[in-house]
Amino acid sequence: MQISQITRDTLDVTLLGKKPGHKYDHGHALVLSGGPGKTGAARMAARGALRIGAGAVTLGVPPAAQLEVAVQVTAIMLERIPDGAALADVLKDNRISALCLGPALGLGARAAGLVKAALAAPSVVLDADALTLMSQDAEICAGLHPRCILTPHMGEFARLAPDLAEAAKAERPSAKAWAAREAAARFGCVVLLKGPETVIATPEGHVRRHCATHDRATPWLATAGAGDVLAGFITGLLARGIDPLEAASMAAWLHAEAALTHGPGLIAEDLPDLLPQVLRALNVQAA
Ligand SMILES: NC(=O)C1=CN([C@@H]2O[C@H](COP(=O)(O)OP(=O)(O)OC[C@H]3O[C@@H](n4cnc5c(N)ncnc54)[C@H](OP(=O)(O)O)[C@@H]3O)[C@@H](O)[C@H]2O)[C@@H](O)CC1
Ligand SMILES: Nc1ncnc2c1ncn2[C@@H]1O[C@H](COP(=O)(O)OP(=O)(O)O)[C@@H](O)[C@H]1O
Repeated sequence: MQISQITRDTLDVTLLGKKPGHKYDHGHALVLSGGPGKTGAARMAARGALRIGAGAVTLGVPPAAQLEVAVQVTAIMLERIPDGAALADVLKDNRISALCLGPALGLGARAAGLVKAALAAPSVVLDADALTLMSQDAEICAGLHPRCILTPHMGEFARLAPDLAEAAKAERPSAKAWAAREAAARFGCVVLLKGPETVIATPEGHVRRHCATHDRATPWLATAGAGDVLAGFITGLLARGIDPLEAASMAAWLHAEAALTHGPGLIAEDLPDLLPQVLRALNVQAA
């Protein structure tokens, strides 16, 4: 199995530069929020999507959480999305170019309806609770497509594919990469399997690896919500029209780079606001 390492040298920095155009030319990302008291994860993901350059980002909230979210966002827009039918309606707006759902979404009927409706979006990041729901419902698995990206941590991966999670733990080189590749083939979409070693695989069998180890070690990324921000970074890049493998790879590198730039003491909500510094250091220019 061939595995490409994701490094500074493999990043196509030109993809991060913006061409002339208006905000919708840079994509509109939609991030779905959970209910009252559970909105922080989606708000962090949405901020990540906006900072990485999506032209517009909207948080889809259940009506009961609208006030809680409204008082905590400014550039991010808000839309009431009570259920799957409402999401299907919102997705008729073909300017919405990517959707993220799962962070603190919940596991009830609303969340299950949203996950099913979400698969109609052009590009979809399924994280956290969306993955747990997927592991319980074959209908969701059947609706996955190549512009979906699953972003499990090992706990979520064990629910999605217990056999592959077991194999990933084997004491052989590239066991985790092999498991991600099998999962991508099984589900017919991109799989980004998280951890200090993050592996990304496509249904066609491409495998990439980012190692946050040695000189890129960032153990302080093991902090609640860091994965929610990563999901937002990927969503923002997808919204901008970048292809799923490239979006996942760039997001993984930028996420670790932001953590390295900050150092110890990092909390998840710092990550989006570290991006301007990281992009400046990469010398990202207007395209
Ligand atoms: N600020 C917010 O609003 C935040 C909200 N959040 C939201 O909280 C919800 C619950 O999400 P969650 O990830 O904490 O819990 P869950 O899905 O039950 O899995 C956890 C279990 O899996 C296992 N496990 C194995 N390997 C693992 C690994 N590498 N990383 C992590 N776990 C690993 C481990 O079992 P163990 O290894 O301990 O036996 C562990 O007990 C979800 O909606 C999420 O979006 C969070 O994003 C945080 C910020
Ligand atoms: N020890 C570590 N070193 C480097 N990166 C880590 C480490 N632990 C976790 N990460 C990264 O931090 C993020 C954690 O995501 P996740 O487990 O989904 O947490 P949460 O659900 O709290 O957001 C992932 O991107 C993962 O790759």
